[in-house]
Amino acid sequence: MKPDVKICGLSTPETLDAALSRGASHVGFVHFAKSPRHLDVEPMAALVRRVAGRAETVIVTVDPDDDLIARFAGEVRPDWLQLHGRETPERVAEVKARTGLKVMKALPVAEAADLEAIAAYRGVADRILLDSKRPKGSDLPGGNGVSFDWRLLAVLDPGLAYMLSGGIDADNVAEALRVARPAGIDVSSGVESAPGVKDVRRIDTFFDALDRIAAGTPA
Ligand SMILES: O=C(O)c1ccccc1N[C@@H]1O[C@H](COP(=O)(O)O)[C@@H](O)[C@H]1O
Repeated sequence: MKPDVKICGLSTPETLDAALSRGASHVGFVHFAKSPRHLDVEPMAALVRRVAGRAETVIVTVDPDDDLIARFAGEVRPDWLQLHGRETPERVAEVKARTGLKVMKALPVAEAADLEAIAAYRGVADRILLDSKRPKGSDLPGGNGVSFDWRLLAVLDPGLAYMLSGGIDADNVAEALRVARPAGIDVSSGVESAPGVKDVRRIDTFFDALDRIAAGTPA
């Protein structure tokens, strides 16, 4: 089955349009001050309006407080909130109840024991996103362009429709899909020319790789 494809950390109309025209199922916008992809609420709302139903829209946020989630829900009105911090299952449920939005909960993975956290969020979050752990010295809990050992995921229940992220790009996406068999993939650094700078050519190259996989002719 064709995986969902989320292009994350978009910040310009041109790169957003490129992702949409190539068939991204989800487009993501980051609100995290330390990120080179950070967008304030108003420019984010303008990009979400531009999507106009062509894909699901996702705000990526880290341990947001109640005022911030109210602003997201009221002023941006995305389809999803992606919680990429230390939010507990109870907080995920509360964010869903307060906003009425779907919630994707990111969980960091470096070793097999990290997968034990999934059980507490399954049935609470609308989607689980498995991402790499923050590398030492990084200010970012995600968007670091590093992958983890996808073979760890072989033990997962095949019924868990999770998203996979962390260092995915045009060169390794075929292997990511083959090894991890996720329901969706989430890509940010892999379609950038520099941290925070999305690149239309790299977005095209990434979707070309997906097209070759779908046609059964990965390079
Ligand atoms: O992209 C960011 O700057 C970011 C900041 C804070 C939390 C999450 C962030 N990005 C998420 O990281 C993953 C993977 O990114 P990459 O492909 O390895 O660069 C993705 O889920 C983004 O939503």
